[in-house]
Amino acid sequence: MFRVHLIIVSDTCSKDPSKDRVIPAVSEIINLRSDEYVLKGTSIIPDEKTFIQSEISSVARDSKIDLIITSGGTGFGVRDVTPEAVAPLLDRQAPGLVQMMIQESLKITPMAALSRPVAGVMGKCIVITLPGSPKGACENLTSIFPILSHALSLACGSSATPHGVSQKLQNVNSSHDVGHHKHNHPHNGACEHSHKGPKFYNRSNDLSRPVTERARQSPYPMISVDEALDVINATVPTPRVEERNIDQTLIGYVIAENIYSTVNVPGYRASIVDGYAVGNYSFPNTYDVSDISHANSLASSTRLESNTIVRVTTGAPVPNGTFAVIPVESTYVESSRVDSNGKEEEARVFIDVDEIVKEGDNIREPGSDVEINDLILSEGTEITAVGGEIGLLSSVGLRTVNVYRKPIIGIMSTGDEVVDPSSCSSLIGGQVWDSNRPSLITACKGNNFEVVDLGIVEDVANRLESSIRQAYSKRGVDIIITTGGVSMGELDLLKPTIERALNGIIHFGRVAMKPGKPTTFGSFGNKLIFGLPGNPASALVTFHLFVLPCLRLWSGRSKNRYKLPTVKVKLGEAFYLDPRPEYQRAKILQNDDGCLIAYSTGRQRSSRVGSMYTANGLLCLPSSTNQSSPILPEGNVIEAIMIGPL
Ligand SMILES: Nc1nc2c(c(=O)[nH]1)N[C@H]1C(S)=C(S)[C@@H](COP(=O)(O)OP(=O)(O)OC[C@H]3O[C@@H](n4cnc5c(N)ncnc54)[C@H](O)[C@@H]3O)O[C@H]1N2
Ligand code: MOO
Ligand SMILES: [Mg+2]
Repeated sequence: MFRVHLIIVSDTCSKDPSKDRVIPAVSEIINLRSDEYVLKGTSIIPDEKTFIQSEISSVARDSKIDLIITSGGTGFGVRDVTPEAVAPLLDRQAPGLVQMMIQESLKITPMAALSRPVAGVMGKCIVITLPGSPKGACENLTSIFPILSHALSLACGSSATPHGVSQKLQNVNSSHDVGHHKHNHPHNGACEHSHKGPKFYNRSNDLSRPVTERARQSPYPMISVDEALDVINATVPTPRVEERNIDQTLIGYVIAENIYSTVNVPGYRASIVDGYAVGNYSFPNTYDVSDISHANSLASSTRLESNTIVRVTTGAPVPNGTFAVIPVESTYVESSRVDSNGKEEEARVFIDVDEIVKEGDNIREPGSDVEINDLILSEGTEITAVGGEIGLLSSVGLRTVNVYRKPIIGIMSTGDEVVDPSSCSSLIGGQVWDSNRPSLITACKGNNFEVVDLGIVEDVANRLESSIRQAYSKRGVDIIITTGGVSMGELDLLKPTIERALNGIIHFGRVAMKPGKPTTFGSFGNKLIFGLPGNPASALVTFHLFVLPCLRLWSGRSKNRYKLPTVKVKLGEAFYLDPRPEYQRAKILQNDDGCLIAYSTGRQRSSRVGSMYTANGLLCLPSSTNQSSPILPEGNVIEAIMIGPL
């Protein structure tokens, strides 16, 4: 539960509190969200910088408040000093929150442009400044509710989970610490402030300390797969828009604008069949063939002379005055002639039709496929390899289109034991061939993403740090996917490197799933990082479960279309359940009745990348906890995530 304190900044109300109308209004909208927020206290103070600063400081110090809201003093009046009082107190500004508030208010009134809110993080609290009018205060606050709880959970240092929601986590957590930093764990490195850069709350091991002092329990709360996806969803930056050529390189991009046609398709009355353009004549009957119109005809359409017909090909413009087109199959040549080029041509043709010919039969009217000003593709449309979107865009003569930019992915294997076959011909000791980098590069490219190969990085802290830095700064990477080094070993360096050396945020560091438990997700402002487990099957499963949805979201797919599709499948064999929810690699086939049926790919150990070989789905097996039997029998129907084609 997030604890809120509301401070009314108003000379008038501080003299006569009965004049205040903001406290009841804001209380009401907070009470509507009583599952997440509780209003712990209110105060009313005059528009004085020192009063504002001391009130905020004392609230933050004394009452374990998560969110301090001020109302009033954000305008252009000479006594309006709230922003000037609050800004110096903030450790980190949150211009995004300010922008959200102003943006929403501007939709309601242009007066919003005269509000000067500030927002940011102070210690473990978030402070926001609302306008003094009850209506404005409520509108501003409402506008940021969609992301406020996530912002609070990050600010209070509990990663993805707020104080209250951490109760939710406790359900899936093992016995150790959740959400909050525990001050009674002197050796686990949790709760320390970083001494450089902003005040993030590091929880990973301090690598300068001896191995005897490292944490013996993971300090990261174990969150569920759905919670992890929610955190990713809330963290992915808004994609940028760029203009790109319309061609096959557009596959996988998402259209960033509504696209309207500037032309009619067809642009002229066109024949749908190879045949004869006829007037409103009587049939069956014989007519003179007066002209020919081909589909590539450059000539503007001629007029149909009375009682004559014109031979037309499919797609050709029909002459003005055409009533309908009769297919060639319903006609006979009655007589021929030799034309000016010496070629034998039709002179008279018998139209052998008994049934009524209707006006417009076999004619496409101008704009009947696409009409000028038609919305042809709406924002959010994905360009697929089916070809339909590219075809439609090309059919209206467009050359370029605005799309959401796709993130550029850097892929790095970590580990002293990991060897690239191009640099070595045989293995010694505990060495292993690098399989994660090739498999992940393949999976990224196969999903139409651009990849930078960041090679193999040894388990040396400053090497890992500098490789990550360089990938973002010199190699233009937006998101790094590493494998290895995220679990409990003394050479598992990724988490401390993100948090301590690079001052990044780890949004989650453990997920209740098999395989993939130590999956780690972090960010450095607008740059993201996934630390996938080193075990090769774990790396590929978590790639499909978390990284791919993240990449799809960052490429502009909507919040309800970024996850991989799921299907219901019938189990072709019995499956043993694990205490962790398991993502079994499976081969999903369509049987003779069209039903989907799933078989395991065999031994599921997370080191065995062969468990991903032939897999096109991940079976979502529930945890064995709370099940009547640890076996899910053949024939049961469960959900599967499709990771490849049927
Ligand atoms: N005490 C605990 N130990 C482990 C836990 C735990 O909770 N407590 N979790 C286990 C789980 S689950 C997994 S998954 C692994 C994750 O390990 P790391 O991500 O730290 O990876 P490494 O230790 O670096 O390597 C694990 C394994 O994978 C091989 N590997 C690494 N990179 C590659 C590569 N590029 N290609 C092929 N194989 C690779 C590596 O040689 C190791 O065999 O931790 C468990 N331990
Ligand atoms: O959770 Mo780890 O990925 O099995 O083996
Ligand atoms: Mg390890």
